[in-house]
Amino acid sequence: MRLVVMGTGGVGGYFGARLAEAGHDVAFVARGRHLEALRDKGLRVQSPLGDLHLPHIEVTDDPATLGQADLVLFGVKLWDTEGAAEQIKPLLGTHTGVVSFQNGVVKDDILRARLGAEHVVGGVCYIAATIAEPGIIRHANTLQKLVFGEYDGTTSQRVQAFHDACVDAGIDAEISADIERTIWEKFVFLVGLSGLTSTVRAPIGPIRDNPRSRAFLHDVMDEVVRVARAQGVSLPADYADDRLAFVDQVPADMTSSMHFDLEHGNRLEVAWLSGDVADRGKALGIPTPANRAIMDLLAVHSDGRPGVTAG
Ligand SMILES: NC(=O)C1=CN([C@@H]2O[C@H](COP(=O)(O)OP(=O)(O)OC[C@H]3O[C@@H](n4cnc5c(N)ncnc54)[C@H](OP(=O)(O)O)[C@@H]3O)[C@@H](O)[C@H]2O)C=CC1
Ligand SMILES: CC(C)(CO)C(=O)C(=O)O
Repeated sequence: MRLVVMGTGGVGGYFGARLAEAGHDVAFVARGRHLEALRDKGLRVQSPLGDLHLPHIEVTDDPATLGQADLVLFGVKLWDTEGAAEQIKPLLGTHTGVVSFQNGVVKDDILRARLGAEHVVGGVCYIAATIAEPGIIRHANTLQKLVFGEYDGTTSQRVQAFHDACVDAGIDAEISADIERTIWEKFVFLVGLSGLTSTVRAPIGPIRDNPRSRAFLHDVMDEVVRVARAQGVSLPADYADDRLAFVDQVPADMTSSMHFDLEHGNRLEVAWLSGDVADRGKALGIPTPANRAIMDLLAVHSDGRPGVTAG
C-alpha cells in the first residue's frame, strides 16, 4: 500500500522509517532544515530496538507532488492540524484513509470537517521519540505501539492492510473495534501524565510516590473521565483508579512529550490536553479545577519559553 507520512517528526519519522525499512512504499512530508537534511543525508533513526539509516527517501514539502495515497499517517503537532489537513487534500482518492497519531481528542473532528468523515481512521500511538537534529529521529525506549480502527468498528481493507504492514515492519500494532473509546482511554492517562510531569517538572516516579501529587494526578484523570462520560464515551466511572494502577506499572523515569517540550523551550500542546478538558467541562457544567489549574499554570510557557524582559 502507498503510505504518506504528513509530518516527519518523532512519531511520523519513527513509524514511517520502520515501514520504509521493511520495504513498504512510504513518502514523507517535511519542511525547513529537517527537509534539507532528509534530502541530503536521508532519514536516520537511533533506537534501542536497532538504529536504521535510509539514505534515499521520497521526501517533499508539497504533498500535491506525491500522487494518491492509500493511507496518510498524520503526525504534526496539534497547532498545525488545520494547515496540514488542507495540504493533504490532493493525496485523497475515494478510499484513502487518514490516520492521525496525534494526541488529544479533537484532532479527528478537525480532520472530518476538512477532509470528510469517510477518510478519517482513528488512531493513537505510544512512543517517546523526537527529532534529535535535522534528519535524525531519536527513540527513547522500546515502546512503539500503534492502535487504530475505523470509527464504525468494521475491519476495512485499508485498516487490515496497514496492520499487516506494521506487523511486517516489527511495529507493535493493534486494530481497535471501538477507536473512539481507545482514544479517550489514552487521553485520560496522557492528560494526567503530561499535566503532572510538566507542572512538577519531574518524571512520573516521584509524582506517583508523593501522596499529594498522587491524589492530584488522580483528580486530573478523574475529571477527564467525568467529561468523557458526559459526552457519551463508555468509560467506567472508576476508570481513573484503573489508570492510576496503570501509572504504578510504568517505568519511574517515564515522562511526557509535553514535559520534553517544556524543558526544551518549545511550544506546548496543553490547550488541546488539560485546556480542552477544562473547556469541555465548562460547556458541560462539569467542574474541572485540576485541569484548569494545569492550563493556567502552563499558559506562561504555552507559546514556548517566555522571554525575560529587562526591568
Ligand atoms: N513525540 C512523541 O513521542 C509522541 C507524540 N505524540 C503526538 O504526536 C503528534 C506529533 O508529535 P511529534 O512527532 O512529537 O512532533 P514533531 O514536532 O517531532 O514532528 C512534527 C513535524 O511535522 C512538521 N510539520 C508540521 N506541519 C508541517 C507541514 N505543513 N508540512 C511539513 N511538515 C510539517 C514539523 O515541522 P516544524 O518543526 O517546522 O514545525 C515537525 O518536523 C503530537 O500531537 C504529539 O502529541 C504522541 C505520542 C508520542
Ligand atoms: C504517554 C506518551 C508518552 C505515550 O506515547 C505520549 O503520548 C506523550 O507523552 O505524548
